[in-house]
Amino acid sequence: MAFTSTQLAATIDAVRAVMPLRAPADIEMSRFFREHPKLGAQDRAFVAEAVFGILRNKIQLDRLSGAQPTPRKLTLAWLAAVYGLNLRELTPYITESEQRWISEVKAAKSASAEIEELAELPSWIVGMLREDGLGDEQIIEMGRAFGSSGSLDLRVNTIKANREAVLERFSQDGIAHSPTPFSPHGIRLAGKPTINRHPLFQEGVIEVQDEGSQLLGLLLAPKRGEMIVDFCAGAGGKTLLLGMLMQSSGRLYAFDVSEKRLANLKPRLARSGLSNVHPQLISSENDPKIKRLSGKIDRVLVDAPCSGLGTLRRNPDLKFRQSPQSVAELNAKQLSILTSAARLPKVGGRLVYATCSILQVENQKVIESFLQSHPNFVVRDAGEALASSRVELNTGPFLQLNPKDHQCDGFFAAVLERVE
Ligand SMILES: C[S@@+](CC[C@H](N)C(=O)[O-])C[C@H]1O[C@@H](n2cnc3c(N)ncnc32)[C@H](O)[C@@H]1O
Repeated sequence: MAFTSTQLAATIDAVRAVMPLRAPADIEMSRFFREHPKLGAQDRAFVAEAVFGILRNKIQLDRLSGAQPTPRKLTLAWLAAVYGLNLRELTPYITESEQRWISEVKAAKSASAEIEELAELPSWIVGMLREDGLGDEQIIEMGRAFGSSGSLDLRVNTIKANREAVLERFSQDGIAHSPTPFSPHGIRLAGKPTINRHPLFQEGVIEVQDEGSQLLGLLLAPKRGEMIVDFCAGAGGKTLLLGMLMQSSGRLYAFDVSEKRLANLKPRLARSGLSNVHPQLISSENDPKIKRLSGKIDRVLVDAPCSGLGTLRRNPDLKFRQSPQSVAELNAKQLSILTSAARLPKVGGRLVYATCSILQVENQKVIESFLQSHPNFVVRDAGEALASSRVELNTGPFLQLNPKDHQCDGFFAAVLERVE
């Protein structure tokens, strides 16, 4: 647990840069590291762990830091109350008054019984989860599961290799791993090696993809030769899986309104070896290009823009950057995108609506509103849909994943079928 004055100073600077939360924490951290090129690999790892640790425990650390939680106070409180340094280890780096304060922090560490602090979730999220029917114990357990850093999951690109061969190679390379419990294409790494330097990554044999995200692709279950639309493709995490499941045949449109995200898909696509993917920039969910495909598509995935609260393990800043207002705005967008995408499937075609949110208002409630105005769609059982993709996981009519029960990010998905 030894740490250095360089690490302490760099962490305080990084907290100062990130904490206004004007931009996503991972983007602010990348910028910080670019601006501090002299920090070595160990220092960077320490600073990243500290900043994300502070974000994960910020409600408790704000209380412990008092009325003015400065970057220095937040960092010292994290080191003492969460990272577990004792006063003797901290003494060389802090003033006498800080030594007295650290003793108070240690004593006050477990003084709160507020659910917001126990779950490390702001009160508006606690309120929404209560409205969704969760009891306080469940909210605390869920909040704690979101407080871990999460594993690094990979997907094997079966166009290029099979999972057994990759598992074997990782054993030879001394990379600790296990097959993911549900996805037949996934590998979970025990640590966080810089996998993007591994030859298998550079050759497109593996991609980084959370197991939950893999399951959403398996729920859509695209077949060889079909016409598929990934309506909100972004940088293509799910597009690449869908293209692989189609064995690079048929036609897979990757729509998105963000030119930048679609540009980020290009190098991944090149690595993947897929030749069936057609990225298409759209101006909005009502772009005229979409109309031309009306009623012609076998399967459509709507991986809707959402609060992202299911990814709090990796993006703990989201609980402070989202708000009831932003969720309400997203909500209107989600229904509008789903309504537009619903023009695409053929009769008998499948439409999967998915989010990485844990809030019913972004999930079940969107489906309820959609079905009220679309009697030509019915909900199909997600467990049965997964079983046909040879995945044994039944979470009820909808797929609902969370880190506590499934050790992956939080996801929701509904399988809809156009029946007339
Ligand atoms: C959850 S992310 C998609 C992640 C992506 N499917 C993946 O697996 O990596 C949602 C995406 O929706 C896109 N988006 C936002 N508004 C949209 C709209 N009106 N039509 C289509 N895509 C939209 C965003 O640019 C963003 O890339």
